Amino acid sequence: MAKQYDVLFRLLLIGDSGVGKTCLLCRFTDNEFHSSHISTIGVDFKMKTIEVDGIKVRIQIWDTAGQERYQTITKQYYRRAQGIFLVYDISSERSYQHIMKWVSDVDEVGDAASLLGWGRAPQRGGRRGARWERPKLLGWRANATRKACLPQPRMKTSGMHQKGSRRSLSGIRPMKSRNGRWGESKGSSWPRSTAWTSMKQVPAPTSTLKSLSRV
Ligand SMILES: Nc1nc2c(ncn2[C@@H]2O[C@H](COP(=O)(O)OP(=O)(O)OP(=O)(O)O)[C@@H](O)[C@H]2O)c(=O)[nH]1
Repeated sequence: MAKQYDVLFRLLLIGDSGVGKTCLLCRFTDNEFHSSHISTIGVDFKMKTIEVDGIKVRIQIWDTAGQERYQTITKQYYRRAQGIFLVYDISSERSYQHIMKWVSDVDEVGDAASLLGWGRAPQRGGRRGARWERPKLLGWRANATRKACLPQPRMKTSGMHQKGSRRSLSGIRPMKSRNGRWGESKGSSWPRSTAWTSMKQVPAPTSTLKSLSRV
């Protein structure tokens, strides 16, 4: 039987309830959007295999519940993830303010995976008139401060329409080209300190936290 994949990545989506984690995942894996909000219970996952330069990369994405009451369960998945997507809604100041809490939760696990900020943009108007709303974050804090405290790189995306979701989750592509190597083969997890770090360019979680607390 043909090998199903060569490399496996475990990624995690975290963020407040209702910021659109499940929708981003459905858009990425099934190209679907669900307008109803059915809160995730505990954790759920979906997989997608993509091919990069002839290498089959299986991406296993764990979607966690944003609700506080599930956090004992969801935190157990942080350590096993090689990358964590921190999702917030750019139209919700509250979800942005909670970034500090999410960063701190990841920091608690010690050998933290890379953090990537992922802002969900609200869609305005109909399908034809859809446009990206200017992030409201700009009104809340000085741009420079905002840049300093959010995990890098950041991407703006939406589960509602396709913009950004594939590009951001397939962002593992640059990791290979910058490192010139892939991780271990099928079934084994990737050491976080190798390729993933070349993509992250993020301040260590602790310093991210410090800069957040200065805001
Ligand atoms: N306008 C707009 N609405 C969205 C977008 N993504 C998700 N939504 C809506 O936001 C609501 C919540 O989306 P979910 O993906 O279920 O949110 P979640 O973060 O997974 O929530 P929990 O499972 O409770 O943690 C749903 O009603 C979605 O239809 C988006 O890009 N634009």
